[in-house]
Amino acid sequence: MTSARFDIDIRPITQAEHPEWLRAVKTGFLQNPVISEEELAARSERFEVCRYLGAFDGDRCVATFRSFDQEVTAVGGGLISADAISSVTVTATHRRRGLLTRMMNQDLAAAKERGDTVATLIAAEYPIYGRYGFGPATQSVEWTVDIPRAGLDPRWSGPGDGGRIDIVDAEDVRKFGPELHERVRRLIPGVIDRDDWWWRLNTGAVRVEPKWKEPFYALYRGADGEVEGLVVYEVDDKWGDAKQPQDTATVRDLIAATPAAERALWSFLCSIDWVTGIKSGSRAPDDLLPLLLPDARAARVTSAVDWLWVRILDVVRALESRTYEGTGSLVLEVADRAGLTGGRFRLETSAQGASCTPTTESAELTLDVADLARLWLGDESVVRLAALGRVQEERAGAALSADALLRTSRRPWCPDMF
Ligand SMILES: CC(=O)SCCNC(=O)CCNC(=O)[C@H](O)C(C)(C)COP(=O)(O)OP(=O)(O)OC[C@H]1O[C@@H](n2cnc3c(N)ncnc32)[C@H](O)[C@@H]1OP(=O)(O)O
Repeated sequence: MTSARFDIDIRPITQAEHPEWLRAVKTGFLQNPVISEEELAARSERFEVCRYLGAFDGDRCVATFRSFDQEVTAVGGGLISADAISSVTVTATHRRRGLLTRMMNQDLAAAKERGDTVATLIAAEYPIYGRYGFGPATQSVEWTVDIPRAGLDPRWSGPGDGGRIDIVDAEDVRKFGPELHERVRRLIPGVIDRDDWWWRLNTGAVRVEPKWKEPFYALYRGADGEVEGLVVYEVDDKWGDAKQPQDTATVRDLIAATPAAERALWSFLCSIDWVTGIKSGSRAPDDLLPLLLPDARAARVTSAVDWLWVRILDVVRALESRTYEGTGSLVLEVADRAGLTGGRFRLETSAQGASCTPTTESAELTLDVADLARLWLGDESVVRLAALGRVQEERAGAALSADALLRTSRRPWCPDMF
């Protein structure tokens, strides 16, 4: 018989409960609930670095929640402390009794107390997290490229800028990837840090999936020999009826510290003999890829979705920790029904930096903390949110002047899943 909802105990799990907790995660995500020894060993390595909550009905874990320390890049390259949330599940037998709300409230309160500036997550479904003050702060776009239609020069034989591309093995990626990523992440708002476990997991040294397919890895080195780009891709092995190769290369990762490296790696992928299609994987909406092709229509958008969701836990720190392309000021009234942050603030921006201070002056814009999260990394337009009735203009023209401060010339991007 099902217990009454107030009987369900939510608490941090012990390591001995980790296998039962993992089984509950798999059940919630409708995956094979049996955990292999290999997966358990791999996930146990992370036990100390994560915070786990479990809801227990008797001995059975019926809801799961995990968070860990993360750094997310703000506009301008600052590394911001985030409470990254993942593995959120409530078993179907116990849904809609408030278990998610209880776990979320507990975790966000702890993150606030620790002093994290934001919380982050990647939402399985759009309608779940807005009620907790999260808003989508980056978008993810995937393209499929029809190479024969792209108008590329079939004689391409490598970057013409003094740089070179080399196919390497997983060990080289573990050697050069982390340092490259450290450079890249300071350049792009929305990028999150990758630890050693991430690199081992994504190069097959640690395995949580039953089947691992070794991909191809290639590094771009600039004229001075420095590693400036990495692409990881897999290729299917398809042939047409008339003995024509019809392979598709699917990108798992493509990061570059310079535009030259980025252009060279896309050109390389689009020129591999036998490859007639490219699946770009998750990219920023303003990725260079389509416009690198003489016929940009050869790149078709096959997915365009919200990606990194942000919950601002400290308005002052969040707004002061990013840079602004414009100089000006703005008085914002931020509503936060959970009472974690919010209030009225005066934001002043200039090339020297930004200040955000509580004020009693009249507000120029009123908005919810979830909508401030949409604006934080510069991806959303205040004018658009005002047209939707989500942002209220208390002074005519304030939305337009806010856009001049908050928006950015390139769009944020979070390449990773967590
Ligand atoms: C970061 C990540 O890990 S994303 C992965 C999220 N997990 C999944 O999608 C796995 C499958 N789904 C589930 O496990 C559960 O349905 C959850 C975790 C999404 C929700 O858990 P529940 O315990 O049922 O949520 P809870 O009862 O606390 O609901 C809180 C509110 O959210 C609403 N809600 C919950 N899930 C959804 C949903 N999928 N879509 C729309 N609204 C939802 C509830 O109706 C409720 O609304 P109210 O406050 O207006 O009454």
